[in-house]
Amino acid sequence: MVKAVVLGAAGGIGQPLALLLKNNPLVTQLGLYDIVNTPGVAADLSHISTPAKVEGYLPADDGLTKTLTGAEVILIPAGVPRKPGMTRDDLFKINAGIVKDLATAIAKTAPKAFVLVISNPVNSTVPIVAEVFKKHGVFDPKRLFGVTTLDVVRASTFVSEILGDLSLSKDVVVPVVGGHSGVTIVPLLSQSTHPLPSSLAKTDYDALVNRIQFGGDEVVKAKNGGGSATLSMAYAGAEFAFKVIRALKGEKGLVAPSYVSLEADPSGAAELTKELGQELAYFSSNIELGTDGVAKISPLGTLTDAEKALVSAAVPELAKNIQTGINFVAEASRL
Ligand SMILES: NC(=O)C1=CN([C@@H]2O[C@H](COP(=O)(O)OP(=O)(O)OC[C@H]3O[C@@H](n4cnc5c(N)ncnc54)[C@H](O)[C@@H]3O)[C@@H](O)[C@H]2O)C=CC1
Ligand SMILES: O=C([O-])CC(=O)C(=O)O
Repeated sequence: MVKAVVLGAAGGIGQPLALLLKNNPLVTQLGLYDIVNTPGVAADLSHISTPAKVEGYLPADDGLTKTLTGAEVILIPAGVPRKPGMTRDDLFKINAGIVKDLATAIAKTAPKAFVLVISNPVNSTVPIVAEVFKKHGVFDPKRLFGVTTLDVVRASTFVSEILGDLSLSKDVVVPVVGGHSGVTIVPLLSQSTHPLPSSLAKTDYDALVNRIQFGGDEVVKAKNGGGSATLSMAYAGAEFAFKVIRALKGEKGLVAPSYVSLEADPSGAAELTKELGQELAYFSSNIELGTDGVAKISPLGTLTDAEKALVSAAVPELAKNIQTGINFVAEASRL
């Protein structure tokens, strides 16, 4: 029995994500919440012949509390997406407040749930959720995840394209570490399960790294004002959520990169800090999942000089993004 919840369920990501969750027999209850349209989305999904019982709520009549009651896994894609010319940080002004309010409701109603944050900028929204939970005395660093899976999915796809066989993409695994925006996205291509051709020119390697780092911009540009990645994000969010659900049901050895608080595994964090050359409160690295959430944070391992340079560029930007999230909650508390 698993109750999964989507906050922002009527949106571009929320709807296909809810569909994929409804399609998974491990999910037995599906709670959908949005400020618009959730009853319709829920009624539609509820006709699908899979086990999950679907309920959709709006803010009226304490709908958020009803949605969150009994939730074990909560996915948050609520908030505004980018338009061409915007960075993910440009979304902060609106999304920070949305995420803070949703986190406050989770802290009160479902403090033990696994919380998977999709709303951008993830590098800052995850610290916002953590700070809110700390204020309510319910922060468990093992249960909070920033969803960076889309970067991993893109890396698998683009590497398979270079290898000339898209059918490989389901098996290609490339750790993508750091955070989720621009230079903070660091693909460790030297650790790909399927090595790149040794003949790959440096310019082609650089172009591949750039495409993984700025894959989101490619979609924003193609949608031309219609938003950002939704379908690929729903796929990626569901992939990660299913791993979390399988882990909480007791399956061992499940590993995926995710942007987490380094408090979740102090000994793993110590090794990572040595590799990074600086302390960071949050970082995305390969995470081993367990019944309680983060079981282990893996170190980066052996890096090429090019990868070391990418990590060095990511660290100061991440430090800034993390502080922005922490400051937001501190300032909001002073008001
Ligand atoms: N982590 C990642 O890899 C990715 C993150 N994103 C981010 O996901 C977020 C959502 O993107 P889309 O689904 O395309 O946007 P969208 O605008 O299509 O959907 C967002 C939904 O959130 C709802 N919403 C707004 N305020 C809310 C509140 N207070 N409570 C509940 N729901 C609320 C809206 O009504 C809307 O239905 C954006 O911030 C986007 O940047 C997008 C792609 C990838
Ligand atoms: O680019 C965006 O704004 C949405 C996103 O995070 C992605 O597609 O990776």
